[in-house]
Amino acid sequence: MAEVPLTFPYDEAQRLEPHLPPLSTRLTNSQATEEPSSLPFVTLTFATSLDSALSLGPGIRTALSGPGSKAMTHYLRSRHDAICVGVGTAIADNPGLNCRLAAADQSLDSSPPKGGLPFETAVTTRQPRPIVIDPMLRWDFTSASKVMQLARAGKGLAPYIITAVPEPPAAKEKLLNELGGKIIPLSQLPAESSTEPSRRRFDWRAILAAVHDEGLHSIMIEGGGEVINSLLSSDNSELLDSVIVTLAPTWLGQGSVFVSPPRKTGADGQSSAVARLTNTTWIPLGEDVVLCGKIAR
Ligand SMILES: NC(=O)C1=CN([C@@H]2O[C@H](COP(=O)(O)OP(=O)(O)OC[C@H]3O[C@@H](n4cnc5c(N)ncnc54)[C@H](OP(=O)(O)O)[C@@H]3O)[C@@H](O)[C@H]2O)C=CC1
Ligand SMILES: Nc1nc(O)c(N)c(N[C@@H]2O[C@H](COP(=O)(O)O)[C@@H](O)[C@H]2O)n1
Repeated sequence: MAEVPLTFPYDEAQRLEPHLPPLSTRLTNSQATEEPSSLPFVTLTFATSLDSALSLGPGIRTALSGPGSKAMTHYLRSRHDAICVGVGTAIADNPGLNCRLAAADQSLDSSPPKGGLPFETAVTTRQPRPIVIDPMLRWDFTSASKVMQLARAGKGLAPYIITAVPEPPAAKEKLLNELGGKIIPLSQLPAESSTEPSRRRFDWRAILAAVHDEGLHSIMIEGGGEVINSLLSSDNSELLDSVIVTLAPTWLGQGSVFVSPPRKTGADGQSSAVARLTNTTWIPLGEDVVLCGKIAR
């Protein structure tokens, strides 16, 4: 069934603005200047239940956002150069990772029209670049995957896949390249003695630097559980410029995928809160509420 076109009111978009990358950073690749050492503006954004769950289980796509907050997420997609998920999410959700806000003729930078409110926020035709973190190339995408279909139809962009596999299968690479996507090789962190080699991780700074090197100056990171928990950890939370969470009035229950970053323990062995948001804005949208803030430093 065709999806109802998503619209997001101008007034709500204005409330989000202090939590978003500056409009001037939204450049096309050809406009971007090379600053290899810089990182993109990073927004961590996801939807949770009242028990801090992202989905009913690791492989289960679960709708939490209502129509208003879903439109908000698509507005965020229109305001970032890139959109990132871990391979767990790519496999579980077969996501589109495009912006499906109803397009309008005006650009975001323009003033609201006089009269005729409610004005629905206009979007440009720019789409975010999907980035999938897939160190072992586990995502078995095909030309029928949703993100590929959207790219072929001109309704989204083909993904860039960040991987540690030195020689990706030629057929996978060809399919990606034909649609404008690519594979980006990246070195993993050295293995810790307790870590099995196949679970070696990328440093998030290296991931973000690789994204920036592609001319992508802002990125929204949507999930899933492992990605969110590692970014909220005390090792990585300084990389976050903005956090935007949709809270849905439901409990998913035990066995879900939860947002619960690793506990911070000081040198004295005392535990303290991992992270806290400051400069918060709470925006009710339908039955949900959207919480925006910055990680308190
Ligand atoms: N409610 C919401 O807003 C959202 C919900 N979700 C839900 O989340 C669930 C998926 O979460 P989860 O299973 O935790 O999977 P993730 O999407 O977080 O992907 C985890 C995998 O990504 C790779 N990865 C992540 N970070 C790194 C890193 N730093 N270095 C190297 N590899 C990395 C690893 O792959 P490997 O194992 O190959 O090493 C890891 O196992 C799904 O059910 C989905 O529906 C997802 C997004 C948003
Ligand atoms: N904002 C938000 N609310 C939910 O309820 C969700 N389940 C998600 N999931 C994220 O959105 C992706 C799906 O995107 P498409 O609609 O297919 O484009 C999914 O993969 C998660 O990243 N987000």
